[in-house]
Amino acid sequence: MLRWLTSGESHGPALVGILEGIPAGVEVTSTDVQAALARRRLGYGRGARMKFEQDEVRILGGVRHGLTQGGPVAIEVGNTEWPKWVDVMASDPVEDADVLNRARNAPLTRPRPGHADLVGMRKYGFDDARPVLERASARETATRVALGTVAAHLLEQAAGIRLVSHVVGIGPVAVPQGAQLPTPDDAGALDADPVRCFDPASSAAMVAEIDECHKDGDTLGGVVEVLAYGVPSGLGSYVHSDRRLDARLAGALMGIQAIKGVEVGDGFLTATRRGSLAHDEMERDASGRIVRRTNRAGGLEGGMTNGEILRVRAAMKPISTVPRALATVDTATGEPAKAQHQRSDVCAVPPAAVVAEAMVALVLADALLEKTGGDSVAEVRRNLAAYLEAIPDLLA
Ligand SMILES: Cc1cc2nc3c(=O)[nH]c(=O)nc-3n(C[C@H](O)[C@H](O)[C@H](O)COP(=O)(O)O)c2cc1C
Ligand SMILES: C=C(O[C@@H]1CC(C(=O)O)=C[C@@H](OP(=O)(O)O)[C@H]1O)C(=O)O
Repeated sequence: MLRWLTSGESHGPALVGILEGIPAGVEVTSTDVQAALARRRLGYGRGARMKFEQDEVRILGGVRHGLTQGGPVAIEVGNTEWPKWVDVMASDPVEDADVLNRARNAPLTRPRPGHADLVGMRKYGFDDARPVLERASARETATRVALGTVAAHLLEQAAGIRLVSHVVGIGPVAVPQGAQLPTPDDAGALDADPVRCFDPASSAAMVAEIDECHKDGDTLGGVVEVLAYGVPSGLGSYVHSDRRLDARLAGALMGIQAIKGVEVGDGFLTATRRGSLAHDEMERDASGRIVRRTNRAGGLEGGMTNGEILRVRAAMKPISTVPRALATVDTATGEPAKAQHQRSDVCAVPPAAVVAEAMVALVLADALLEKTGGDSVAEVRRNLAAYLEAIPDLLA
């Protein structure tokens, strides 16, 4: 079983992630993690913060000489902006009245519609939205990407599974149905695209839409897709609801800030089709393997991978810190007010794709280990090979 936890605030000194249950022998370095975090910072439409803030990666435990050791992997993602926030985010009490009275320490009492501010204040008993937004912030997704890097390395090294993510919609602009899917070998091209989109015409239209929205003081959401290639048949299970891989993937994707919908394969489109045009017919290929004529199911049937490309999508709502500030109520005075806004991303759909890829990597790595067991990469590999070899020819 693979477990993970993250800790840390948006403007704190660092975030920390712990991944427990990773076998020994996964090759991974802090440079690999840093590279994944750099991909999460990309994307046209992100705010000023992405330009001046840097992620500082330190692997604190579980990896020795570039190999996991079988113990929990702990990764720290330091925040180079911390010196500006030392007082506001100090973990120990701040006694100095002058420090407490600084503008940055002023309570935030104009909650943003769409963010966690108001309900977080009610629920945790704060009269200031600061502690709420600090933990609700998607800055935390940096740790998920760090841990997802280790999971992705396990998947590739133990099972030959490789992932790629891309943007298929921003606001009203959508990649046409049936457009060519990227493969993991296209990751470099996707990194180079301003919005992580594989379709050049859609990419240009998305950039134009972001520009338009920025001019209007508004924000945008969109849709991301994660693809996993080389996934063996039989990860997940139909035997109980919480073992279904589709449910676990949906939960992990919905756990990303601002994700409001998940589709498996053709998802909602499938619901509009007749059964004869909704499912993936089977046939034997020249080598005798059972293959599908289509992959509308996105590689999942009965809560299990079926050997086709795994394909899941997540829909992100528009950023809630809208520059042309939305109506709210000042919780200090009870008066109508404009929601707090200092700066914000206009659109964070491209980084959300990278985060979604990390979440899928974590869920798939968990499902792989559940199927194979194994305390080392070599053992996972052996066990997977033995399982696949034992599948009778007529079922393969
Ligand atoms: C990569 C990423 C970047 C985000 N950037 C911002 C941002 O700059 N401003 C903002 O208000 N929300 C941003 N969000 C969304 C908020 O974190 C999210 O809306 C908030 O935590 C409330 O959670 P909910 O939308 O799931 O209800 C971002 C989300 C992601 C995934
Ligand atoms: C810092 C990151 O994203 C942040 C996520 C976020 C939010 O409310 O979710 C709000 C913004 O932070 P701030 O309000 O300080 O400008 C984003 O920059 C990051 O992704 O590393």
